[in-house]
Amino acid sequence: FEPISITTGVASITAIGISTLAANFGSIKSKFLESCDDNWLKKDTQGLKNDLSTRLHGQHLVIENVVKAIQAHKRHLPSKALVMSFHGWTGCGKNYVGRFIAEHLYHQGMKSKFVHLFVATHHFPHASRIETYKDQVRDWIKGNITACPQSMFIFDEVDKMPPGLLDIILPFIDHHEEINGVDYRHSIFLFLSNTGGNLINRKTHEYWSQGRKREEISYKVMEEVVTTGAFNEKTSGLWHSALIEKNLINLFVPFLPMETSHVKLCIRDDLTSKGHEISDEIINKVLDELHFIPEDSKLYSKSGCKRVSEKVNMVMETI
Ligand SMILES: Nc1ncnc2c1ncn2[C@@H]1O[C@H](COP(=O)(O)OP(=O)(O)OP(=O)(O)O)[C@@H](O)[C@H]1O
Repeated sequence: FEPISITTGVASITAIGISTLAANFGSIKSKFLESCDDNWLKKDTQGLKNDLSTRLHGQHLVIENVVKAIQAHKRHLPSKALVMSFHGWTGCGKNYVGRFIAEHLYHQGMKSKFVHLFVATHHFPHASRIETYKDQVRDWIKGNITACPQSMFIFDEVDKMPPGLLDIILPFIDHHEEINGVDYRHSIFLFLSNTGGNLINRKTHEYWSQGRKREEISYKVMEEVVTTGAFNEKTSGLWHSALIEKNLINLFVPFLPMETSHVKLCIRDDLTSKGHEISDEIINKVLDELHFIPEDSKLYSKSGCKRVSEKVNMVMETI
């Protein structure tokens, strides 16, 4: 008996030892190597709200709606993937907001291996290769969501994508519990484009001309403006897209053009982040470097806040 029991004892102690070791190794590995678990994923929607409220200027519709959509998606068992389409002129904050979302949902932010950025002119430059791109995008999405259901995909410059390419993601964002054993409902898709930007600007300017505050512009009014543009502008990337027809985009997010007062705030932020002093003289010098339109009122910055950082550097060089 004895030798057997000793052997069994040793074997079970060894087995326990190995499984404990494996568990410890697993948890140590998960602490140091990014994994799809609570060590690396977060749901900091309050932090997102705070950051957007203090650091995103002039975009009341974005702050209200984006945070709500993410909260709802994260709080309940979602019925489908969250799909948000960001629209607006250059430099109004579309990528900036994408970055904040990443920072508050992933400890590694944009560097997370669960956050995937596709830039149309870089990843999909040739319209003639659309069939290859479709296969690649399908495989990327499938592979990445299989590895981590909470993956986020950002498609930038959607208006420069070959028309029809985005429709490939249709089955992944529809109301399916799973497809071939993979649950796509926890993922997030962001589409970024300038589509509808001119229409958004025109509507914003209309309010200004009537002496109304831009904060009075309701989401309902702008949603209609944006969906009309997205569906009808031939170069929208979403032109007559099944994603719109089938109502698979949860939220259209309008980014309004940036006024001088908003650009001033961007200049202040940039000076602060670089440790420079802030003075009206410096702010005005930077403003002088930027272009404002339309010709008569000079209300809106032509490049939003996009060139602020570069212009601050130039002005600080000359001081
Ligand atoms: N609304 C804003 N509030 C504060 N800063 C902003 C805002 N919009 C833009 N910025 C600043 O300008 C930079 C460039 O903006 P961003 O890349 O988000 O523009 P975009 O809307 O994505 O433009 P594009 O259509 O050209 O890609 C940001 O990194 C940020 O520093």
